[in-house]
Amino acid sequence: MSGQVYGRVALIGLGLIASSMFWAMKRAGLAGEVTGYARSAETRGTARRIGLCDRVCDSAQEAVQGADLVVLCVPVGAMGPVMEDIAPVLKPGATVSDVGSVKRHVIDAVQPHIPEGVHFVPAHPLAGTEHSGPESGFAELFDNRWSLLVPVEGTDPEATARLRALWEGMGAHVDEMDADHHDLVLAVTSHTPHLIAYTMVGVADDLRRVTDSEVIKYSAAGFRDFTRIAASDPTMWRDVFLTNKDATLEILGRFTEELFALQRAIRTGDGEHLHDYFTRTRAIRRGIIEAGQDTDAPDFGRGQKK
Ligand SMILES: NC(=O)c1ccc[n+]([C@@H]2O[C@H](COP(=O)([O-])OP(=O)(O)OC[C@H]3O[C@@H](n4cnc5c(N)ncnc54)[C@H](O)[C@@H]3O)[C@@H](O)[C@H]2O)c1
Ligand SMILES: O=C(O)C(=O)C[C@]1(C(=O)O)C=C[C@@H](O)C=C1
Repeated sequence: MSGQVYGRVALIGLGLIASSMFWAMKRAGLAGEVTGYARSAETRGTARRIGLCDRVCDSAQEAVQGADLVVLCVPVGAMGPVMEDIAPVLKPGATVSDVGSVKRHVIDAVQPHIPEGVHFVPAHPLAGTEHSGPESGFAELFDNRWSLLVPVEGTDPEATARLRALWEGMGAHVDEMDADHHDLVLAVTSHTPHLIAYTMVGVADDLRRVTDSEVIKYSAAGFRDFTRIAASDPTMWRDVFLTNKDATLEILGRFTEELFALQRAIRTGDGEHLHDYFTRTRAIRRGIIEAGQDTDAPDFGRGQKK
């Protein structure tokens, strides 16, 4: 419904986010032609079979030739090498963007390879699922979710405005944020929670006697949410923690302090501390719901509508 924003868009890395972008762009007619490239022949084959991208190319350089917008949709650790590979063939005046979950590292790894006359506007859609790969995407993923733009110093405002129009056309609300602030906020709201979920499921797995039977049988609510999060792509999350190290360690430090305080309250029978704490956290959940970020717990993060 939105009308064309870019003539040609190239998606590098054809997983959950790229495939959702493709279907969302098609839904609103936001791009004339979308080309795509993925590293493995198997993924490229799947993409061709399901009609993901108007044209699937056998190299990243071929995919980006003539593109007005190139979006790097690979794991954070692969952004720099991919950018280095495509830099020589980018069209003058083109915009390069990305969807990485960490911003400072991506900027440091990508920006040095951006050629003169090419714009760079990093971005991060705050939407996802535990699924990955070319068949996991869906057009509604970004509906009513935030997409954060993280323009670097000196970025052409027109290039930023055009990318904003694309994300809005794909259904997202758009805000701009500084890279370091982004990484700290996401360490609190996304990265550390994932690490905690991975840990909780790992602990349950260590107690084999339990996981073999009861945990699966009785995992109705809380633990099931943890297992969904802990099923997220290992490569993606390895890269997130390796590249957002300082912020994650800072938040983990605070987390363990609070955990020890709760542990002490349980040991000493300090019910007042526990009750006060849980009352405060309950209010946060209600605030999220009132802000329109409501969620069905088992599917948190999937195409929510206001
Ligand atoms: N999954 C989420 O919830 C989510 C949400 C927002 C942003 N992100 C970010 O989006 C990016 C992509 O995540 P995704 O969930 O779509 O992952 P995904 O695993 O579904 O897809 C990643 C794709 O990149 C390809 N790839 C990996 N290394 C490559 C390389 N060197 N060259 C070319 N292709 C390569 C993989 O084969 C795969 O096709 C990541 O940077 C991630 O941090 C993910
Ligand atoms: O719902 C999920 O599966 C997600 O974890 C999505 C989620 C998140 O933490 O909210 C994960 C990583 C991203 O960079 C953005 C979104």
